[in-house]
Amino acid sequence: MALASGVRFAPRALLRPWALLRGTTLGRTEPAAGGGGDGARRFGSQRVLVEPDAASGVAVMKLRNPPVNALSLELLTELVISLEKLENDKTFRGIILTSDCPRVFCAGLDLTEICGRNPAHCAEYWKAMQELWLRMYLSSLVLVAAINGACPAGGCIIALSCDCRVLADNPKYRIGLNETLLGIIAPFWLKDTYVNTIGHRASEQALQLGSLFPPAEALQVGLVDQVVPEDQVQSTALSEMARWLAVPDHARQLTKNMMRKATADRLLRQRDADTQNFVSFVCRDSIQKSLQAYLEKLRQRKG
Ligand SMILES: CCCCCCCCCCCC/C=C/CC(=O)SCCNC(=O)CCNC(=O)[C@H](O)C(C)(C)COP(=O)(O)OP(=O)(O)OC[C@H]1O[C@@H](n2cnc3c(N)ncnc32)[C@H](O)[C@@H]1OP(=O)(O)O
Repeated sequence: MALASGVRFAPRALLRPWALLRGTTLGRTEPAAGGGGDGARRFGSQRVLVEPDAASGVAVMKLRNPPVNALSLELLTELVISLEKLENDKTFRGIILTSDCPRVFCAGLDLTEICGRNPAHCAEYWKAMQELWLRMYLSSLVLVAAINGACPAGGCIIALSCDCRVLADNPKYRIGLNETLLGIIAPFWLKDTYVNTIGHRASEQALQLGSLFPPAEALQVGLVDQVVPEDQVQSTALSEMARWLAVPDHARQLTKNMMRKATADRLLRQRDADTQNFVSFVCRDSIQKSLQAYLEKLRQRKG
């Protein structure tokens, strides 16, 4: 998205996301329940529901990839497209990101995308993950995460890519990077995002231990900005949004860029190497076995 200064803010898509979406409903608009004018029309896709409010310049973007909003290739792609659509529409200045699935904000990477898949698929998947992170982290819009459910691993990264996080006060809604407990390693740009948010020492501990923080601890360590009763998450996210939108866009955007560009540039400089590392790591027999065992444990835990 172009800034007033001419600086290009978010990187252009290196993916060709449209190809994935043939036959889906992306781009369709429909009236919101009880809505009337343009400002109340929904748009979105199968897995991302967008409720735009033109009057306030704020859109609510809901993840709806049941049961747990795992970041499938399709969900990643649809998120990038919905974000780009809002960024290109000058009506919008902010997005509230939340979940349409009960009790889960986002379960992180869809492990079925990297378990038992060939290297080419894993590479395509990881590039889509990089793309979403880059776009969210550098978005010129204000992004507020209204975290209304569990938020592990990749879910936490989605939330940390936002400017502000409001978490529902429910002990089951834990947030953090638990990769080590799955026998995998957070790549450097996830680690950098963590460090930028909670500092080096806290990240060092939390990353090695694979800590998932319940709400009070997440607030204390600085992973989230507010913890509120579940029925107040949306209204609090809107109040936070108002606070951020009270600042002139150009000053806020340039400041955001100043704070985040070096971290994003680090990935941009070594995107291919990062993809190769990811693919060779997750395709190892030992890692595939760990992932399979973990998925099996998740499936058996049910009921
Ligand atoms: C030395 C060289 C180094 C080089 C380094 C290179 C880099 C290496 C890179 C490694 C990758 C790093 C990045 C990783 C980030 C991730 O995101 S990994 C994913 C981690 N996610 C999790 O651990 C969450 C797992 N899920 C849960 O804990 C729970 O499901 C939940 C708390 C989110 C929700 O609980 P509940 O409501 O009780 O639902 P469940 O019954 O558990 O699940 C329902 C259903 O969903 C399936 N499922 C859950 N999570 C996932 C997932 N992440 N992926 C795919 N599927 C998932 C679960 O199996 C159930 O399925 P069935 O209905 O039984 O079929």
